[in-house]
Amino acid sequence: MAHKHKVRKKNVKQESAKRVVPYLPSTPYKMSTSFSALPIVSLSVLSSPTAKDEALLALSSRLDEVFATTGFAYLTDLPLTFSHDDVFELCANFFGPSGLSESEKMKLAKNTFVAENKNTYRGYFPPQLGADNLKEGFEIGSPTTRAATTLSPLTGRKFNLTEPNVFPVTRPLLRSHCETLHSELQSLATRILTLLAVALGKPPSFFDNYLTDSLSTLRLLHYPPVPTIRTQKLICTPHTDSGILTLLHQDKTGGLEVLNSKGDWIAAPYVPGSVVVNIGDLMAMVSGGRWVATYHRVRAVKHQDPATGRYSVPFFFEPGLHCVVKGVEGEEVVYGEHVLKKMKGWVEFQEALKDIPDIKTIGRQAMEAH
Ligand SMILES: O=C(O)CCC(=O)C(=O)O
Ligand SMILES: [Fe+2]
Repeated sequence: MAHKHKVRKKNVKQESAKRVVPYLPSTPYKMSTSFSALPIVSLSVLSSPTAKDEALLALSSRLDEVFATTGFAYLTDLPLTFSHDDVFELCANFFGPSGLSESEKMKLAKNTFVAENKNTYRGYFPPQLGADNLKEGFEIGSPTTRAATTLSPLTGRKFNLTEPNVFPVTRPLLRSHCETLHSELQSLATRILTLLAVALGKPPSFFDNYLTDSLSTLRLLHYPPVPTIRTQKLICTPHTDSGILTLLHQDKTGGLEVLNSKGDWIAAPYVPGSVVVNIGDLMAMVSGGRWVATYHRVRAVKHQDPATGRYSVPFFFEPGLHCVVKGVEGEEVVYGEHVLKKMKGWVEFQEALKDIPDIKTIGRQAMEAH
């Protein structure tokens, strides 16, 4: 038994090394430290109209410290108008027992699943049944991002990363609530970015170019209960997030786990009133490896509610398609190029992207054309 456990951990480490390298030009990554629980960071100062510079500087240092060690933290005292229950009502409205029917969901499916649908990047993806995955999702982008006026050579013939959102016509409130939540999370991520800029010794506005036509994605996720005939242990495979940072609402089910430097998976259960924040690959690069994009996964838990399963709502903070993201060590990544490369590894897009041979060249053309 002990031997089996060891083998599993070894595999995880090999997989980490294999998966990180292809995405970015240089990989000064370190693993997170040997933490045994995620730190908790209060954001109360962000809601205080009388907050002093010292308090903001203290928060900046605290975020710097947690992103340099665990790469993950719980944020509490959030400047959001949405309660935890409000957020999960959106999931229940879409996926729950009185949510959308299968045919209503398929009307919103990306055209990799339903050829006659026009949406290529935003919208619904049906349950992914890979060995280590069992999830369906609904994704929206910013309601204010301008659609590209011409088809970008970067997104090519198959994907339009700036396309408008799709929503079920039968649930008008779902649209307005999702869009409001998207914009509140975008504002929160923007404030965190100003604090991170200061932590790097830069002016607070240093990352402002990320905000132009930002491609940030709000994803409502549903993990249906694992059917008893399946013996799978994971419902979301180990991965790092690709973008700048992620703000994750998770329900009370549990199952999220984060990898530490010893190769142990540390449980990150729901902490009341919190969202989980973590650093993505791009931010690890931007910081020259000072901050860590930590591997995480979701384990199937036995006590999932049989009617609903597990819900989570990650918000991926992302720059614009043509944004040139610069690292402190001089590396440059065109965001659209980076995201297409990452999409090649996402289970829902693998088939559609397999014949785009050289994303790097296409990405350079896009940068020059811009
Ligand atoms: O569902 C979760 O708790 C995590 C989801 C996640 O890591 C992701 O979608 O990138
Ligand atoms: Fe993730």
